[in-house]
Amino acid sequence: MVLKKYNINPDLALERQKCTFDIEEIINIFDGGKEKTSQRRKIEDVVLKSGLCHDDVPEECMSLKERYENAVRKSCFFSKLMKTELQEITGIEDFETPAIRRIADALFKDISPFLLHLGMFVPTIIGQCTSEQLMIWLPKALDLQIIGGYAQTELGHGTFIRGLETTATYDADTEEFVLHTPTLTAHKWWAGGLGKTINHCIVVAQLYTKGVCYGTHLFMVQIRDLDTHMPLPGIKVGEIGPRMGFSSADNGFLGFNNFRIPRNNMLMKHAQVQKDGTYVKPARHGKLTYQTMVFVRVTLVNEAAFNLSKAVTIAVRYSAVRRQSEMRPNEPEPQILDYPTQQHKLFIGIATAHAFQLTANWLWNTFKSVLSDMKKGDVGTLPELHALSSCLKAVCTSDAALLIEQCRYACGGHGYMLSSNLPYIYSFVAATRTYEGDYTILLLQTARFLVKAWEQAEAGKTVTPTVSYISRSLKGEKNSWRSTDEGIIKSFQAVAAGKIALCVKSIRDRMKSGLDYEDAWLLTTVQLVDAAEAHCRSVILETYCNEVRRLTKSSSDNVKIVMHQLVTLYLSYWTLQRTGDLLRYSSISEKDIDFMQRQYEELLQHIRPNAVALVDAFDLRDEILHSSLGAYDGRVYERLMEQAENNPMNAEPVNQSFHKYIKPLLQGKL
Ligand SMILES: CCCCC/C=C\C/C=C\C/C=C\C/C=C\C/C=C\CC/C=C/C(=O)SCCNC(=O)CCNC(=O)[C@H](O)C(C)(C)COP(=O)(O)OP(=O)(O)OC[C@H]1O[C@@H](n2cnc3c(N)ncnc32)[C@H](O)[C@@H]1OP(=O)(O)O
Ligand SMILES: Cc1cc2nc3c(=O)[nH]c(=O)nc-3n(C[C@H](O)[C@H](O)[C@H](O)COP(=O)(O)OP(=O)(O)OC[C@H]3O[C@@H](n4cnc5c(N)ncnc54)[C@H](O)[C@@H]3O)c2cc1C
Repeated sequence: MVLKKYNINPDLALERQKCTFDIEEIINIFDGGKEKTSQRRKIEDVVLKSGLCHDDVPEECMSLKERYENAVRKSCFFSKLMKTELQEITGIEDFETPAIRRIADALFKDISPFLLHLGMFVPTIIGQCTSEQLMIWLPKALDLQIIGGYAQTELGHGTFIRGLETTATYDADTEEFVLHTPTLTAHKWWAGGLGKTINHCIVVAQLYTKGVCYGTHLFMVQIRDLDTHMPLPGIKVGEIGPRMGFSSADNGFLGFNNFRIPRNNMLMKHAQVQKDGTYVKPARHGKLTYQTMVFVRVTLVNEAAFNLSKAVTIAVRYSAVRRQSEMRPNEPEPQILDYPTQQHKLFIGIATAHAFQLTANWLWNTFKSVLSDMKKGDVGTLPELHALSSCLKAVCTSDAALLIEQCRYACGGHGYMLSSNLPYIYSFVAATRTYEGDYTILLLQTARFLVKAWEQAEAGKTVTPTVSYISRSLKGEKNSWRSTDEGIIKSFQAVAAGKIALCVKSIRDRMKSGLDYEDAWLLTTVQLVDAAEAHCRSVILETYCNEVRRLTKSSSDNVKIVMHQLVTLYLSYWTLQRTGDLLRYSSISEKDIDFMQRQYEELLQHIRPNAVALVDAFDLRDEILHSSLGAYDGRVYERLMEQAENNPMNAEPVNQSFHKYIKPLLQGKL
């Protein structure tokens, strides 16, 4: 749709006049500097001017098939644009993924069927191929001569990778692997793009050679003919059916009937099968084939931040425009943003988007540093990265989904309209809580790391920095509550340490009573998930505070003030959410809690005048927001009416069903 131009709604115009800080300064902080902001905007200009974002009919009014076909059309032209004009026109050679990722949302209200190609297929080639394999597949994949996906999950197993049933059996006579789907539950299920779009696929299968199973490994498999796009003989492939979101992502199923691929199609950077079938196991770490999942978990923290920033922009702008009820008799109806309960729903969304974005950047740098260690042969930092990426993916996607839904509640009935975009944003983020490792499963992975760290610290060994609070706790350091940033972080670390200690005790007590380790662990998993979540909270709180302090060192005072108000709001919010834990594991008193409650309510008032400016500082163009409620001009009612009038249902004054059914019913002739 072409966005109509309106004058700015007067309420929004007034809000912007109240702003106390330079919006551009905050935009630059989150982009990583002025240069990066201007580079991102250049990319956005090129894509928006290309006309690719235009749809004749709103996406939500298309059939599923039309939506898919429209998404394929746009993905192809967008890919061409990325390869050619974007580079030529902007002169930018190094396309930073965040900028491309952001502007991709201007094209797709739902998901591109090419997402997994860029998000998992290419990263797996980079992370899992030998240099020879890389030379074969990477240029083709980057040039989109082949389009791929990542098929790991099966109908019967997603979480438990070791339980996957697809087999890849090596035949030394022909130097081939035979891929086979032995049962119904062994069919690959869910892979994005697999249903109709891709011609290649990374397949995760149990490797058999010389009669021995060596566990899951990765294979490059061509599944469709490059010319006709027909499934190759021995391949059964299709779309899995309508789902809550991801409507245009063509998630698919895949089965193999003794399908043969060359030996060289096993991705052999870490483990190899030699020509005679001899298996050479990975030299350094048993879980290196899981690396793409770690990469995606890291990027999903960024997704949580980005999507939350979209939702909260929509809800705050709408709340500044919407007037409802009265505060005192006969007074004009206030903007709903003036209600403290509305501020309570929304300002935590702004602060959380900041917290997650800065945590995502920090995690990305940690990921890059672990990769660089691994290149030098050192895998020592991988367990901590796995523990961190697991809990941050779990907690950030889960919190973001809750807060996005809260933004929808904050928009009342209009938030329920697809044209608000809130339902789309929610269904996308809700899926991120499940895919790439379910919430509970990932927290249990972190818990495993925490229990080990506890045992190491108990044995007097040094532990990694993110769990150094465990050593302090074991030394008997008692927590004394202070309502400063550092004080609150220390108390949250004391909560995490207290919960880990109880888990360890629980496991040990259960073992003393005769249970084996597995049962003792299993019966403690409710507490273990809770302890991992507490650990994660302390990591987010600490990272957010540290990063704001670091990044605003040379900022203007007004930016420092407003950024720090959000940090304090975030710390107060979580203190009040976790009073039970803090009363149990720290020295916080009822008086301290009263103080925090008052501080929190005062902060809502302080932030109120800057609320619209703060969401403007996410710098999200209307074309990216796709929202009748959240456009920059605040012309909510005009847009809602426009959308209603353009609804294909209104193209004819009387629907044919009247003549077919209603009229005969009215006349008793049905
Ligand atoms: C043209 C248009 C384009 C538009 C787009 C534009 C731009 C796009 C650019 C970017 C895209 C941006 C963002 C999004 C990107 C992509 C995402 C999009 C869609 C994704 C769709 C979803 C995909 C999927 O879901 S793929 C499938 C994922 N599946 C899972 O995650 C399964 C979860 N299960 C597991 O991970 C594991 O099984 C387990 C639960 C962790 C357990 O594994 P297991 O083998 O049983 O191990 P254990 O015995 O428990 O543990 C043994 C030992 O290993 C350690 N361990 C486990 N995992 C790891 C690991 N990953 N790394 C390191 N170590 C690991 C474990 O801790 C234990 O260690 P210990 O023995 O020392 O304790
Ligand atoms: C939109 C979407 C896109 C996807 N895209 C892809 C893709 O491109 N490629 C791909 O390979 N996969 C993909 N997936 C699959 C996804 O990775 C899995 O669905 C996910 O990992 C969860 O696994 P599962 O479905 O087997 O859930 P299950 O493991 O069956 O989980 C069901 C419930 O059981 C619980 N549970 C399971 N095991 C345990 C345990 N050990 N302890 C305690 N509780 C447990 C879980 O916490 C959960 O509550 C996608 C999924 C979705 C929704």
